Amino acid sequence: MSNQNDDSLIHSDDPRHPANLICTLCEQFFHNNWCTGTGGGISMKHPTTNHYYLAPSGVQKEQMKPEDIFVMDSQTLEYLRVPPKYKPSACTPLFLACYKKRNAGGIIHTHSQNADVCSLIFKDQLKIANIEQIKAIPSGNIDPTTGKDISLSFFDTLSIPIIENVAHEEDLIDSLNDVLDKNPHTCAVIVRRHGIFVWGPTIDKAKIYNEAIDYLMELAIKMYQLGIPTTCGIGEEKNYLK
Ligand SMILES: CSC[C@@H](O)[C@@H](O)C(=O)COP(=O)(O)O
Ligand SMILES: [Zn+2]
Repeated sequence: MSNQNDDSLIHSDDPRHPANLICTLCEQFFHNNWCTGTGGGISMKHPTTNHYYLAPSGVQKEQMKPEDIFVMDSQTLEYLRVPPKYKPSACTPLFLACYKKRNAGGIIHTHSQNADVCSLIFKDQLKIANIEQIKAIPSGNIDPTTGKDISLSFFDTLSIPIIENVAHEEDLIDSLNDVLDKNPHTCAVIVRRHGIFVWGPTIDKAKIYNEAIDYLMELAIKMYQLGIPTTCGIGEEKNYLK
């Protein structure tokens, strides 16, 4: 067993060090109403050591300090650092599933109200098409020459699967694993009446995807309220406007 209070894992002057960046992002997300009342969370992989950095459970996420962060070995899944007074986030098994099945570099879980309302409007999938902001989302396909992710185009439809909520967040693991297997291209999963999980190859990409998806979820709600189908073709909106 390693020294679980090894503070060298979380002390850095670099604002982009995972222990610092997780705190900064959680504070930003609090101000977006995404991580209030202790809800939501973040994990990211250290870009050089590959250790997983995880926020603790049940804390006001915007007040977190680097000393509050858990650190896990990505190979053995052994905790390398356990902050004395905290327990691991209920999101931990779900974040680990995204690392394992998607090779994620960062995962964001928010309690966005836009996700909650979309989960009440849409049944199994949120779908929205022909909106410029869709271009910020990866298609899940890789360009064979550059090896880079190909983004969705303006003419594509974004689909995000929706799973049912359960009483305890960690018990979402079976349905999350299932939906990841059945939707190999998705970078996000909505949990009905709960929120959303978004991941990317880096925490920066996960942040971009999360912001773009939240914008699109808000837009989908507005289109629904106007009676415009979120997948309506370009120019077809005139058939729905009163
Ligand atoms: C408002 S309680 C929310 C939790 O049950 C859970 O859904 C959540 O997002 C955060 O879990 P946590 O264990 O605090 O990291
Ligand atoms: Zn949650």
